[in-house]
Amino acid sequence: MALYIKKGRVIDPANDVDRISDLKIENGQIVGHALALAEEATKDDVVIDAEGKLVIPGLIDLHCHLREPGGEAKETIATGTRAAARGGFTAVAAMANTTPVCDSQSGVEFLLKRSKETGLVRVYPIGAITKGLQGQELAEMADMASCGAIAFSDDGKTVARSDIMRRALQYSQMCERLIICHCEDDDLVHEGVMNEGYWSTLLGLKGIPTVAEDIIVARDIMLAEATGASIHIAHVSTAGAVEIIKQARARGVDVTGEVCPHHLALTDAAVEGFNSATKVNPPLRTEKDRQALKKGLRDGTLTILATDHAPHTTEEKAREYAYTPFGISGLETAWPIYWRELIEDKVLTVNEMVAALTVHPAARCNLPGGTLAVGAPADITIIDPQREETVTLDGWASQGKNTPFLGWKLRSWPIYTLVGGRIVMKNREIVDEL
Ligand SMILES: NC(=O)N[C@@H](CC(=O)O)C(=O)O
Ligand SMILES: [Zn+2]
Repeated sequence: MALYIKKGRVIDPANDVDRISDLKIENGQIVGHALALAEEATKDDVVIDAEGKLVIPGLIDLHCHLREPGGEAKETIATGTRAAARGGFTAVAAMANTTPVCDSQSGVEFLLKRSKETGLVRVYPIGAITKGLQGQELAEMADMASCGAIAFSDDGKTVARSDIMRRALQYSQMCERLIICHCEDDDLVHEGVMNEGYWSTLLGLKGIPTVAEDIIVARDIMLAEATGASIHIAHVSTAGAVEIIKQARARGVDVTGEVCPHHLALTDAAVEGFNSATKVNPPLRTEKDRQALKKGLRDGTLTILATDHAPHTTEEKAREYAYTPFGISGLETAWPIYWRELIEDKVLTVNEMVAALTVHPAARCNLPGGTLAVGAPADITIIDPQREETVTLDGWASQGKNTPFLGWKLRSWPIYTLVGGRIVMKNREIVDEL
């Protein structure tokens, strides 16, 4: 049996393809592209009509929190990967801040095994940089790399000690893996819960200054430069960080940066009303920062889009603003939010936006996928750019209902997700034959 995707606008930035074409999929692989190829389909084959739709490589998220093991009340690999499928993602990289922390070979092996058993999309483990995310002793980086960790990060926490970070960068080169930096100076964050500025003053909430991020971005870049290592800055949120990354890239430092949907769509003004779904790390910043992120994407300083999907329980998110945990459940609304902020606002072309969600993240971590080339695994997303939907929790797959976008009317939604040729989401609903 073959599967055909008929008459879609096929966009494959990795191969400079943007044309109306049919795709043929067999045995989990893309086996052909051509106009009218679907005419050869027999009645045993499946044909998806994609006229007026975008047919793109499956989205790849380099930053998400699946919470398993230890945080199953917030999310599991099963529910998190279903949220991914609903959002058009065919692969997600899972951060190490679970309980226990993913800081050893057994942690990586657990994640891979569990994902195989219960995951609906591909899951790539990210190993911790330091044991227990404690920032004192390096984790077993080489062991983790050898059994499948694609990168290293203490995300959720900054590696505070510069000597440890320097050593980690040296080891990362031997392991040929990227270090992903969560950049916040803990002493400057202190007990802050939102961006420091006009709104934190008005609302009487403790602020987190932008320099808390800038200072560690600068430090990590200097350490990467000194060691010759490659780094990736997670959830860039400040104008200062964009500028520092831009200068470093101009000098030839191997640094990339990612942007999250909420930092593009919202500012700290959204905290008015104390909606706990607006509490996130790093915090929502000012309009100036938001515009700087867009400019950084436009001029190529920032090349990757990631969700930082950080689900929490409804009970935790019902706490008072100061006490509720940081995090936004982002997988299911990422694409239409990016579309609104980057396409409708004319920041990127559709091809550029697709690249930032496919070929760029894949290339950065040497992952398979991110392309629609013949012979590639059939990880494919189909987008209906005309579809309008209001964000509700109907059909929401993530256990984390903590979204600040409830009630937003958004255009352009994923309508099919295929992983290895298998349809896992169809017409906005999960197809689950596990
Ligand atoms: N982004 C967040 O607000 N929270 C993340 C941690 C992180 O990515 O820093 C989490 O694990 O909850
Ligand atoms: Zn983080």
